[in-house]
Amino acid sequence: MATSNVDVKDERIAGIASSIRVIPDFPKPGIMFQDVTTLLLDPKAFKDTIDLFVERYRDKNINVIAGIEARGFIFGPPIALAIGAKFVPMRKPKKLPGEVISEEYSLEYGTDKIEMHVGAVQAGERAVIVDDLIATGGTLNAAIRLLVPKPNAERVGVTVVECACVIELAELKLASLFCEFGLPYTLNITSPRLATVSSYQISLKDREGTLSFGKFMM
Ligand SMILES: O=P(O)(O)OC[C@H]1O[C@H](OP(=O)(O)OP(=O)(O)O)[C@H](O)[C@@H]1O
Ligand SMILES: Nc1ncnc2[nH]cnc12
Repeated sequence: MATSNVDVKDERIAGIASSIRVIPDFPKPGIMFQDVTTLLLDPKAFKDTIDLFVERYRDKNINVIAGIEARGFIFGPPIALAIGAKFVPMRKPKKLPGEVISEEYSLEYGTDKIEMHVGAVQAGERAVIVDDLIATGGTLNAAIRLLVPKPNAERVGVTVVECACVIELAELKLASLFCEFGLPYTLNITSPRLATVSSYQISLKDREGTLSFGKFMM
């Protein structure tokens, strides 16, 4: 069951959606590439995008904005600054100089890995993960696994309050969210739409329990 506590008729959404360019067959045939560089060329659309997330996350006691390389580095930092949270980069392999933890994942067009510095987050902190786009959900899944360790792991865990993305690809159905987390959990998504500002709520009821992943349409 999807939950909504935001105004789905927000007039800013249409402007944001129309500012995103779609390029067919990039980076390979069959991919409809959602190009946010055109959103960045439109200061109102860019500001509206940041504002929507800031309005959602301010006053929610969020300590950590975790941004996923590369495009989560565009949207994450302004949100972090506006709500007074730290920004934690989740980077592609071999980019971070300190000790890292890693998680692998599959992409719509390949496989990859993301890494986070050990010590970047502290036990009990509350995090929002930011990226430009959710397609299969594999990247966000890996990001969640970086922040929420498996039972008995030696590293600290934080609460992932939500994952926030500017764009959702409707047709991919977020299949990968059903696997790999090491916990039984359910995924609740309704009416996904292309190029909407969306965020996803995750609640880990307990370590042996249910991870629910419900979408908030803005
Ligand atoms: O939901 P998923 O199927 O995991 O796909 C979504 C991810 O794919 C894109 O990044 P990409 O890996 O292309 O990296 P880039 O931003 O460095 O180009 C996008 O920015 C997301 O991070
Ligand atoms: N269709 C798409 N457009 C832009 N980024 C993506 N990442 C995965 N799929 C994508």
